[in-house]
Amino acid sequence: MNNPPWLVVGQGAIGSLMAVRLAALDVPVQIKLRAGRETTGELKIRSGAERFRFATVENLTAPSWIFAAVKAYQVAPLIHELRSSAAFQASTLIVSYNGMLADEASLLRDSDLHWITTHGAYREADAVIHAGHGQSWLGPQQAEHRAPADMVEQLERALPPLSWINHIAPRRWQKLAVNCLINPFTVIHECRNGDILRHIRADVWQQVADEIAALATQRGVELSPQNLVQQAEQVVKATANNRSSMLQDYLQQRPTEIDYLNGFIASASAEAGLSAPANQQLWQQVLDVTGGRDPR
Ligand SMILES: NC(=O)C1=CN([C@@H]2O[C@H](COP(=O)(O)OP(=O)(O)OC[C@H]3O[C@@H](n4cnc5c(N)ncnc54)[C@H](OP(=O)(O)O)[C@@H]3O)[C@@H](O)[C@H]2O)C=CC1
Ligand SMILES: CC(C)(CO)C(=O)C(=O)O
Repeated sequence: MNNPPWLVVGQGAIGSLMAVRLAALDVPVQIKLRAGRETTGELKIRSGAERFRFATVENLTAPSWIFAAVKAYQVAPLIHELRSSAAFQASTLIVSYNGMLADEASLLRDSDLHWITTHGAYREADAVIHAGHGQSWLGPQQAEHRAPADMVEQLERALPPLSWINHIAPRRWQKLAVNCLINPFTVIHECRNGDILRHIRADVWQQVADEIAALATQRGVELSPQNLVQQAEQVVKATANNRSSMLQDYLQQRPTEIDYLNGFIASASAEAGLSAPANQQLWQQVLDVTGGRDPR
């Protein structure tokens, strides 16, 4: 039986990177654009010296392998949109976003997959730039589910290395922690990743990590706060010259994902009867700097 086509959501940085890498494998890839946007039914994306043409659609009309790398605040509207299509039931969904959503358990199906990456990409005019080579992990929302073997193999060939993990939650918490420990400081001090080390106090960083680990424990995931701080320090050094995604969003006057990073930790901790003042304060400081810009 033939595999379903890939449907990549949007023409964002990570989605475009995955779209061109999959297309280079000669597998069918369509791009889902937002409904109502003027479109010729075709989208061209340049990657280095190569040019790729994609058929575009506005809705899910046939069972597909859906790859959706979107901002955290775009996940819920996207899922509601996809759910309105009968073809969604027979489709496999991969989502990728920074942070966590309070309503993930009701929003995502147990078989939906999380893709976590340390690759970096950005769009420039009609081109996608693969700015940082990293690695990725893929795993289901609920551990007992498996992904189609061909799908995992194609993703791995498209953008290696890729590791399949049944229990993706600890990996997601680690990524969440690294983003909570780095991103808000880059906005508050308006600086590149490497420069935050000149601004932050070790005890504050430790407290942010302690609060994240305490909430993770309450959710059944054991993390060492010391390791989280060490990981964040390694990432800061490895990406010293980068502008974090949150700083870029702020500079481009786009909504940030702060509500789904330190904001998530503060809110979910409060609900669980835990206190998370360090994350609460970072959340508020970023909202103060950005003017609390609402997600579109
Ligand atoms: N870029 C990077 O290097 C990395 C990004 N990440 C994370 O991955 C996620 C995606 O990042 P990135 O690719 O940079 O984000 P982008 O904003 O570049 O891409 C998201 C794309 O999805 C589109 N989109 C969202 N919802 C829909 C919808 N319902 N229908 C059609 N299109 C839709 C957006 O359209 P529109 O512009 O119209 O909103 C946009 O084109 C974020 O959470 C980010 O923090 C993680 C690691 C690295
Ligand atoms: C790891 C880090 C901080 C790299 O810039 C990142 O993921 C981001 O900017 O969102």
